[in-house]
Amino acid sequence: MTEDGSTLRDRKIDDFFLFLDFDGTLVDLAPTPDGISVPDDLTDLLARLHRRLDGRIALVSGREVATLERFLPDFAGDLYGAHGAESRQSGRLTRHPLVGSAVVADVQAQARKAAAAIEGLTLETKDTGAVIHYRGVPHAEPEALTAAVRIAEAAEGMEMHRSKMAFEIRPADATKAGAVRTAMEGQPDHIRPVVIGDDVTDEEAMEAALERDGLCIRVGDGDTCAAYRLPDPAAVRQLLHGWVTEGAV
Ligand SMILES: O=P(O)(O)OC[C@H]1O[C@H](O[C@H]2O[C@H](CO)[C@@H](O)[C@H](O)[C@H]2O)[C@H](O)[C@@H](O)[C@@H]1O
Repeated sequence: MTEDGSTLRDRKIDDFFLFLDFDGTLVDLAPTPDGISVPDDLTDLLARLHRRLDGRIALVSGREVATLERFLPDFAGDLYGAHGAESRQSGRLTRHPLVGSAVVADVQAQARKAAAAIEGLTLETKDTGAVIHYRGVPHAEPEALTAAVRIAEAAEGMEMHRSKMAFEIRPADATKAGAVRTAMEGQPDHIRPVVIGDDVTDEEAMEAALERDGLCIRVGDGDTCAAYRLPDPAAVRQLLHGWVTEGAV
């Protein structure tokens, strides 16, 4: 139930600015970063929401903007990638100053070495850093953590962050909270940020949304500042479908 006693499904979405996480929120988690499958009807659902909300819909993800564009090439809203270290606003790409730096190159080289040293770890590089995934070898979590902390400590301006069965080394000042605040700048007071996400990095976005009377929904388990919870991405898509169908004119 929502604060006014209605269900989430019954909310009127006219004053929403929707901020949607990608992995674990719109699409199911998979064994590897490239192993996800994007539901056939997701593109259409997001396009309908984009029209319905006059463009007030953004993806706020740990994925790079280019990766989001690969998975959802027709998405017309703004994209905040690499946990806020990149953005595509009104088609204009902005990237963190550390992109292309020796610091990032060194992080990638060190992470590559660390991942190669432990069988079953998966390395994902981004132009903003690197991710060491241990989903395939959960017992290797402590060694992967030690390596990720060591790499981050040696990299000026970078930090280690935990995500689901992965450790990411990325720019310290990039956050999803920053992405939400940037997107909400200049929006009229009655526009309400709505954040839906499944991971710790989404909690930062939710806290930023709550500064503006936001509505937050946590997907799956885990501690949260969100007032509402949905079990999985299928339930998120069902909610979004209900919202856009109810609002259709
Ligand atoms: O902010 P998100 O859109 O949720 O992205 C967070 C990270 O998602 C990806 O990793 C996660 O999903 C993988 C595919 O399902 C899974 O194999 C992995 O265990 C998860 O951590 C992505 O690979 C990362 O780059 C994102 O930061």
